Amino acid sequence: MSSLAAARYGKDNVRVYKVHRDEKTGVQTVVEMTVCVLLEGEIDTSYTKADNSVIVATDSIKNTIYITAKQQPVTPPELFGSILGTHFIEKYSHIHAAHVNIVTHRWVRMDVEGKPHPHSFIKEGGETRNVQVDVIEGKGIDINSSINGLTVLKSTGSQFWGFLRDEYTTLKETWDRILSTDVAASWQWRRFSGLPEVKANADKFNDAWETARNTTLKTFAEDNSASVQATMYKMSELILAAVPDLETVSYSLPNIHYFEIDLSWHKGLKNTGKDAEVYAPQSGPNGLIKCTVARSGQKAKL
Ligand SMILES: O=c1[nH]c(=O)c2[nH]c(=O)[nH]c2[nH]1
Repeated sequence: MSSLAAARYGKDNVRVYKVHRDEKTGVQTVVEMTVCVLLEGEIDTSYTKADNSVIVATDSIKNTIYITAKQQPVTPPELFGSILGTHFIEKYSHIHAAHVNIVTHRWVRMDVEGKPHPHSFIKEGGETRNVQVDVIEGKGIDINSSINGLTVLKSTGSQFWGFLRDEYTTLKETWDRILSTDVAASWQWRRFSGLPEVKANADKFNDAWETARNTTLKTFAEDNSASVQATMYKMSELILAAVPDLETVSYSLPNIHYFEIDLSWHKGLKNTGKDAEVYAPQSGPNGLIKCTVARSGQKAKL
């Protein structure tokens, strides 16, 4: 005998673009996002008894995403995700949870001859602004906001020494190294009671994103890093201090290595230690350092 232990379903990779046209100024603003909506509820019989009557078709879920994008604001994504998720639990009595994931691509207004252009944009690298919104009937709305794919490098101001040494260790200690990473940072909001509370707090989401992004960049640049671990902890502490509505801040940082190249075999060329200028960037293996920082006295949900 077997039974269904867990089930959720929906539409993934729904790509949506929305333009806002300011008729007075002629300035247009665009948002591009990729949305996933997964539903949970009394849907077991669709798996166990081939009962399709409980299925809101994933095609209808996709249509609902487009209609909601047309009728509602799509920014901040935390608000759009909450509106969308709440729709499903309110519209269908047998659906009790909606999990909405939104990846927002960064179309940044183009500067032409020093002036912001009214309708032209540049996609800023691979960086995205993301949210995971879980709307759970009877409980509230959990929101996790994040930045992904923000690639940074510093050419000095990073050290790594004093680490455990034993018969497995070959790495040399360094007081000056290159530090590079693809930042994945996320921040978990305290639970919202429902859509009205998310709406009442809507202004906070963009501010928190800016705080998290600016703090990450400033700390990365200015900290004389003892390790990835120590620097990411400092970033997390600063963000928690600046945004009281957050419960936790998490980072996942690959340590993208740049190896020195010994060129002494060629006419005694000096290219190591203080003479190092040409390095070999590595695509792997890489370190991967993660942490979740909570306020004192709070235990993070792992
Ligand atoms: O900042 C670092 N943390 C580590 O845990 C580690 N391990 C390693 O080999 N290099 C580094 N750098």
